[in-house]
Amino acid sequence: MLEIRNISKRYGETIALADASIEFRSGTIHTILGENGSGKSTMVKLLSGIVQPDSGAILLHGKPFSGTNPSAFQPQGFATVFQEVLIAPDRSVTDNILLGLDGLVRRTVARNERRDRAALALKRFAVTDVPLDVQAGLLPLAAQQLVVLARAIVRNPKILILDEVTAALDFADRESVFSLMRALAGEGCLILFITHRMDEVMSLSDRISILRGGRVVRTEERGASSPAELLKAMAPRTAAELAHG
Ligand SMILES: Nc1ncnc2c1ncn2[C@@H]1O[C@H](COP(=O)(O)OP(=O)(O)OP(=O)(O)O)[C@@H](O)[C@H]1O
Repeated sequence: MLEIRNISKRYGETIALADASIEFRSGTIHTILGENGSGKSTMVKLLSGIVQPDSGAILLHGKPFSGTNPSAFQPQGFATVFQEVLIAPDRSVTDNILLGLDGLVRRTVARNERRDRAALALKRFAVTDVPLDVQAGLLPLAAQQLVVLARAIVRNPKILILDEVTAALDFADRESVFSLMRALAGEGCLILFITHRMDEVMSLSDRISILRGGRVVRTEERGASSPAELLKAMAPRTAAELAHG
């Protein structure tokens, strides 16, 4: 359903993505695995309309898609949760969850209905109780991350991009987010999951792409390689050091 084809992106002298190609399938959890600086966040930003490629194409349902800003991607069913927790600190939790959906100033949906929609989105995965009427900036970071996740879920995304989102969460919420990911994939959603953690990769992924130095070194089904083989493909030097004690 979604494909990046021969995408390259430079920042000055730095090559962030080099001729990267991946086919993503609906109804799968597709993990992007790579060391720091391998290009994962650049790929996320590319698929959110925040950065533009220097060359190559994004294809959606087989057709070139040339959105040049986030507002072009959202109507196509893309929702991204970024590594940095992006919250409007002086707005309520409800406002934050519905941010951009119904307009903060000219609210078109009745207050109760807005609260219900926000509560429903949170209820799909949050184990921790998040109060809807408090200013989001007053919440602990983990709860803010749940709010940002709910903002993506409330949009019923067809393509959900999760960039290292579980690191700040406690165990119960993290497990619950994983269950939701599986459920959404079961409903046909494509989930792009960016993580460093091999245990999460092995337990959640349907397919795995490995980025190294901006290049896609391989894309494969989970189970095709052992964790040690994946580590070797992702970070050959680290893998060699581990092997030699
Ligand atoms: N705005 C920018 N200006 C200059 N260089 C950048 C910029 N953004 C990313 N880079 C560089 O591009 C390369 C790829 O970065 P990117 O953030 O995509 O990697 P990453 O795999 O997401 O890393 P991390 O896990 O640390 O977020 C790195 O060398 C990084 O320093």
